[in-house]
Amino acid sequence: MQETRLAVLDGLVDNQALPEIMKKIITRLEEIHPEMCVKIEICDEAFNGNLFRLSLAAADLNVFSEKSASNGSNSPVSWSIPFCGSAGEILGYFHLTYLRPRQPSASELKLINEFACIAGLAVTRIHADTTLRQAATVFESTREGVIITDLEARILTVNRAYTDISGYTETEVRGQNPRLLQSGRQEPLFYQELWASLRENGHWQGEICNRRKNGEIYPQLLSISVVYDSQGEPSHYVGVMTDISQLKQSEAQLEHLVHYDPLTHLPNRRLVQSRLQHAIERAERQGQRVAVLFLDLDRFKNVNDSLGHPAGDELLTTLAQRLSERLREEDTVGRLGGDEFLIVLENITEPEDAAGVAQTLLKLLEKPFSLTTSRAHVTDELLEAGIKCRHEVYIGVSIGISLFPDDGRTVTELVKHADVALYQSKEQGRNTYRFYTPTLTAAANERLALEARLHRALANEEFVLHYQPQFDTKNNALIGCEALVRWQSPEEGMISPLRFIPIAEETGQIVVLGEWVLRTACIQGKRWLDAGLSPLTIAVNLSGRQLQQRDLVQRIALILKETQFPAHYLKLELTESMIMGGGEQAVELLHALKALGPRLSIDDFGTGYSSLAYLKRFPIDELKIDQGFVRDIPGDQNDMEIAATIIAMARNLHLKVIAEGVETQAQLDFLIRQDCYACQGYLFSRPLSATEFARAILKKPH
Ligand SMILES: Nc1nc2c(ncn2[C@@H]2O[C@H](COP(=O)(O)O[C@H]3[C@@H](O)[C@H](n4cnc5c(=O)[nH]c(N)nc54)O[C@@H]3COP(=O)(O)O)[C@@H](O)[C@H]2O)c(=O)[nH]1
Repeated sequence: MQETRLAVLDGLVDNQALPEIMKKIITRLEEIHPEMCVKIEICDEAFNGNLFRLSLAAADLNVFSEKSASNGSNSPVSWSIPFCGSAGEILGYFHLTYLRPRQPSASELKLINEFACIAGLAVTRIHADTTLRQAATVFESTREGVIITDLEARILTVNRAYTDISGYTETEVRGQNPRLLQSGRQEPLFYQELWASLRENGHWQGEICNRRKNGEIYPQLLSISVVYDSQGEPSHYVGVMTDISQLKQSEAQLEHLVHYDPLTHLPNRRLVQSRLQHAIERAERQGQRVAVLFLDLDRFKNVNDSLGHPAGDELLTTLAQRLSERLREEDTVGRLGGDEFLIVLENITEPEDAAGVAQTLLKLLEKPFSLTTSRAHVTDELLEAGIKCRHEVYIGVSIGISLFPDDGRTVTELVKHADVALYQSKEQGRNTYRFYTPTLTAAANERLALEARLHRALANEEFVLHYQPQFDTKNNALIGCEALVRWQSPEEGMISPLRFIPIAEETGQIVVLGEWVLRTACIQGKRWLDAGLSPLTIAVNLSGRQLQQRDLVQRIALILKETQFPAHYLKLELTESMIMGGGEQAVELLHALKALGPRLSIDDFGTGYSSLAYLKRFPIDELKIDQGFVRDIPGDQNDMEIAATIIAMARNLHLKVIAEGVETQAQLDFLIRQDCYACQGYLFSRPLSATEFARAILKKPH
């Protein structure tokens, strides 16, 4: 017996596996009783606390005698004797089978019980070892930092994760108080409550800001528990800490994504609307006003198209910065998307306060924006070398203003009405501001109605073309005309293209309308030729949307073929912003168009951001100086210089220049002095119907 006990103890000390130790017990027992066959079954619950249930895992531990358990008879010869742990729980069974049927004697039972005690001891020890080893593995491998202190809060041990999180090794912290991680961000009251909770509930959990060894402050989730000994007395504290700085960062990133515009980092539509809601509630309580300013950049698309999207983005971020710096702390500026911004002004007493801010904002934009561009304005060589240039851009802004409670009481109403006012401000010349009035709403509704009628107008053929002559400046000879579309609405009479072209552009109807204009102009030109009238070039406007058509060249070729109008009498007018941002594709498209035979002219020249050097890449014949630069000649020195420069530079590039919007003799005199090739404007003639044009212009000797 003593021998078996020692063998088992040796096995335990040597960390032998349980089956090996059990085998020693079986072998010994069978040596003492050769007619006995022994099997030891160990309950799975000895390892998981689930008593009286055997599991498959436990079966691996079952050890059988090598002797045969069959006695060749049908008599029952087997006994099962349980063995228990210190608390009386069953740990397993000794199954005994005699080779001949008989009952175990009292001495055998005593012996078996003694062996059972040894088996119980082995199972209990190995179970305890396993549990300890598992706990140690968990302690060391968990990603949570674990800290164990005594009741005086002196650190006894910490795990590896604690070191990873705090930067302190176990040697550095052993014997110290955990407050060595304190960041100083928590009030004394915080710690008082923590200790009170530990005393009362034996547990505390919460978020705390600590300081790592390298000084970095980080948020962590900390859970402290009191550990009780077998007598139920507190013996230790165990703290488990999780570094939640990543989580907090992700939370902050998510918050930013949900509420802020990623480009400008201004509040987005959602946040600005929520701030407006709060502003309304505050203003309601305090009897104040709130102003909503809806901002939209004038011709921002030109910047994008001409200088490229990165330059457009740079413009938006710089503008966002300027706006934020200029506004008061209590005001909010947000980006709604594209080039639209919304500003909420609080503590407004009079509408003039909002007008004052609007004026300041307009002034802010008087300073040019310096943008980086790698596209327009650089030569081929620079482009190839990937060299970027700075480019100064002036941009205007239109502002619509609505007031709480005057123009609306809800966020939706106020934003909508500011938008309506913005539209009005755009209509009235841009770079200005307008307050909302109910009549503006009527205008917005009217615009919607116009959009619907435009659809019908195309089907009902309510459009006609008018023709405005163009003259050679030197000898006053008629050189051509521009075809300008007119809408003869049965309800409204003649509607100006200034009203319907922008809507047609926005809705895409311009594609069908533009094709109709081209076909009609060609048909008319052919008719005049067939009538024997002197040949002249007819200029037709192409919109940006038309240029995006993949089969534009084929369509124009078909129209020329069908109408039999000679292509060299056709002039296509494109705006500079349409082509400047198009890169190689635009160059190819223009060459393909040019190959069909028409002349190509750049309309509204000077309003975009193109460079004449860059224009060399396009097969262009003519530049048309925008009427905005002609209007104030000779009063505006600046405009005169711009017009003169365009003419001089175009001459160097062998491009013809035509000036549009010539209304006075003084303007014409100036243009003649500058050697401008041709002119178009009310001074010569307004746009005329085809019949009038033939009668008054074509048949008149020049
Ligand atoms: N894509 C297309 N756009 C078109 C077409 N037809 C016209 N338009 C564009 O609509 C805008 C307004 O056009 P409209 O009212 O016809 O104005 C043109 C001229 O009437 C006007 N003009 C001409 N001379 C003078 C002048 O001496 N003073 C003055 N104040 N205005 C004058 O200028 C407009 C000419 O525009 P432009 O094309 O830039 O040469 C206008 O933007 C048209 O382009 C169309 O078929 N397709």
